[in-house]
Amino acid sequence: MSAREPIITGGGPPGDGPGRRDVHDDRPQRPADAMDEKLRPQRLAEVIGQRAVAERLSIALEASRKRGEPLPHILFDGPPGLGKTTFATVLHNELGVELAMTSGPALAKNADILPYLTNASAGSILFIDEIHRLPRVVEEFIYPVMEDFRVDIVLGEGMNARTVNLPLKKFTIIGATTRSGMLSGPLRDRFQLHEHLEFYEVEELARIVAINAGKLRTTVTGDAAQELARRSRGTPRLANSRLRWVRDYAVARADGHITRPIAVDALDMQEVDVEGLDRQDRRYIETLIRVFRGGPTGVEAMAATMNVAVDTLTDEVEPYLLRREFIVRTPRGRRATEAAYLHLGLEAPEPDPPFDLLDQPRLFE
Ligand SMILES: Nc1ncnc2c1ncn2[C@@H]1O[C@H](COP(=O)(O)OP(=O)(O)OP(=O)(O)O)[C@@H](O)[C@H]1O
Ligand SMILES: [Mg+2]
Repeated sequence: MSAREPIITGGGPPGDGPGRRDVHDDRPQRPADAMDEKLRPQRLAEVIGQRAVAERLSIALEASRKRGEPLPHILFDGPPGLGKTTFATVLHNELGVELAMTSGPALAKNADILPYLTNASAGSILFIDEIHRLPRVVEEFIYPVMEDFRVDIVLGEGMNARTVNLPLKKFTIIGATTRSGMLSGPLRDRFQLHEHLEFYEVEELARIVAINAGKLRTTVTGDAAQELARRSRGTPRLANSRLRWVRDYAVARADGHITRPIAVDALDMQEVDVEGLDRQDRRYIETLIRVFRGGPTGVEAMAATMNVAVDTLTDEVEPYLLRREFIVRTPRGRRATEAAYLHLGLEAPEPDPPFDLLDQPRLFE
């Protein structure tokens, strides 16, 4: 296998080796997106935005090269589509080391992860996606790996059981999670670098759109790239998928060149609004305002009413709505802000009177 070729595992049928999926895991899995691969930056210099993260990683890379040691263990967290897998791939390309990929749900027991550990070559990278879904036993099994590059294997059973220490090559574990809050303290502490990825600025997304238009062999005007960027919820993966849709629209309805009016028509047709919100985002805000009178309400009640998984709301829908301040989180639940009412063309209600006013005895009763 070439050093540059990631081993992508985790999608095979049950029982087909180390990367098999947990058969008890019936949550829908994200489809492997070939387009993600095609549009992924390969080197650190090609990564747009996330400057502070990229700078810290370049220091880690340089130190690792100079000392001839593996990278420190790195944890990436942040909402979907912001570049966690991209950064792992970039680090592997920069160092020219092997990369193995698996994910938390695919590692149901110690035996599932063991081959990854024993096969890891010196300096290589093991990428564990959705690491917050790693079962506790497997998590504890990798503590000594992350600290001392050894595994403790129990051989035999009962009275005859004995523990054997198996030394491993020195390699790097890169974890990715959309839910860093769900990670246990001991696991989090074993990552030397913690990198949080934030939503991208419009200018950054516009640059990504312009570059990826080239890779998709289409042309886009500057203001069309801006419009696409504004409507991509701060997320490169969405910018990519919206760009693909607009490209197809431009081919079908015009000469293939993406201008701003074409981008606007295509995104309107897809029901992506001027703020980049899609149907599901607007349904969330509408439910919060119409059913729960603007909140506060718990996410479980929202999920049940909308008939979607709680995780979908917390991981995919809410982070951007929070970031744009369409909703706020309070100790009593989610609440719609004035901006949310205005976005739906509704009049915002008068703010609640402060509690102490409510508690005053009424004078004229
Ligand atoms: N900093 C960046 N610069 C340029 N393009 C980027 C950047 N980050 C992400 N992208 C683009 O967005 C796509 C999705 O990114 P990526 O797969 O790394 O997201 P992720 O954080 O791993 O998401 P998930 O949580 O869903 O696994 C990439 O294929 C790439 O085209
Ligand atoms: Mg990913």
